[in-house]
Amino acid sequence: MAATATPAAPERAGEPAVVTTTEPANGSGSPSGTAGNSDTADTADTAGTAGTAGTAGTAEPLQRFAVLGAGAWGSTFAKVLADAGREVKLWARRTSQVDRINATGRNEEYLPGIELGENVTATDDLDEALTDSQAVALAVPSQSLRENLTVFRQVLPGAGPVISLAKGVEVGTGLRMSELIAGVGRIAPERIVVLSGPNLAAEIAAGQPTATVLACTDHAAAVAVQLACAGGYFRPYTITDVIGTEIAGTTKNIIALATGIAEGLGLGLNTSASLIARGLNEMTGLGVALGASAQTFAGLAGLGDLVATCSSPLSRNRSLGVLLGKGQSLQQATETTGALAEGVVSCRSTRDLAHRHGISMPITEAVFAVCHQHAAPEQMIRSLMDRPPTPE
Ligand SMILES: NC(=O)C1=CN([C@@H]2O[C@H](COP(=O)(O)OP(=O)(O)OC[C@H]3O[C@@H](n4cnc5c(N)ncnc54)[C@H](O)[C@@H]3O)[C@@H](O)[C@H]2O)C=CC1
Ligand SMILES: O=C(CO)COP(=O)(O)O
Repeated sequence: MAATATPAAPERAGEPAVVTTTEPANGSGSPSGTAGNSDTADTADTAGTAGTAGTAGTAEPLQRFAVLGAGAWGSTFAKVLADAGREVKLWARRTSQVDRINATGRNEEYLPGIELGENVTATDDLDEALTDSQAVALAVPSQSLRENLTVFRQVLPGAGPVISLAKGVEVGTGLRMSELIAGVGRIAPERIVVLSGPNLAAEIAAGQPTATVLACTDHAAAVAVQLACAGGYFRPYTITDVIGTEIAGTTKNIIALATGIAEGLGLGLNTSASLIARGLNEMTGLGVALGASAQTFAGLAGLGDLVATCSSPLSRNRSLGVLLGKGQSLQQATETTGALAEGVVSCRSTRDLAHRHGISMPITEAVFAVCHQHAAPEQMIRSLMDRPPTPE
């Protein structure tokens, strides 16, 4: 299905409407929103080798994309781009997986039964994936992004958007993905576009409509990606709050673990809704302390993704939480699902960030205790209900 790119209005009232792609790229996009803590990211110079967003004067949408990482989300985003009429090289580590994708047009391991589209070609050769690409999407898990970037950075193009798809904060450093991409990947912050929202891969791959946000300090770079990936079932909005978008995408996974645990304990929707609402409160508190806008948390990247992830049986975080709530150990539950649940590591890195910034995150603390301190799931509920009364 070739969908026509239809630029969406900005997510927030008050942001400029998107009417053109000919607007010049803001080569001086402030790095302050994305590169804080870059002293711990890597000592590499982020600006010197980076080039600009490469969107200046681009009348046509970006056409040639590389997607690095062929799991559920990378493959789905490749399909979204292909359905929007783009050409996509999908990079995977395993030659056997590449061969299967190219032979069948499907990635059965991660997206059973889904046709990726004629415009998607898989490769295990990074150079081949990136040759002539005008934009790159990074779709490897958050905790392996650093290791991958040390290789990717040798071949990443010197211009054009770099789209960050992973949801997480690095354990140990507390760095957001855009900070890693800037510091380790040596990409200028104004080229980094963070995509996040209520985006369960299996639903999107099946063509079910969803909205998302593209966050970038350089509005023109976000618009360029928006024009390239918008289609009949995928509606991206642009915003400039990179910090809020990334913190929301990371922390909603922790709250999804909590709602899953509650469900596993046999608790109902009052408990779940309470965790979602109070979860949103603590997500917002951390984001604002780090420099984000509270509004972002009320939008697609915050409330939108939180509701989707906490409610859907497709969510790997929620599903793992259900098994924990039923009494499985973290190891048993991880083996049972066999899937990536970023919240398990993110509750550690988020908790560290919260401690560092003096922010109270009781649900995150309680989930951390269940995942990493052998606390019983009932203890999660008790620790939250026994807290001293406070104003909302
Ligand atoms: N699946 C979903 O619905 C969505 C996922 N995300 C985020 O996208 C990121 C990727 O998730 P998925 O694609 O769903 O995970 P996945 O588990 O389906 O796929 C991960 C991919 O990365 C590869 N990989 C794993 N370790 C690697 C390493 N050390 N080096 C290179 N490649 C490695 C795997 O082989 C696989 O191809 C995560 O941060 C996730 O939170 C975001 C939105 C939706
Ligand atoms: O990020 C997601 C939906 O937006 C995917 O959530 P899970 O990782 O819990 O499956």
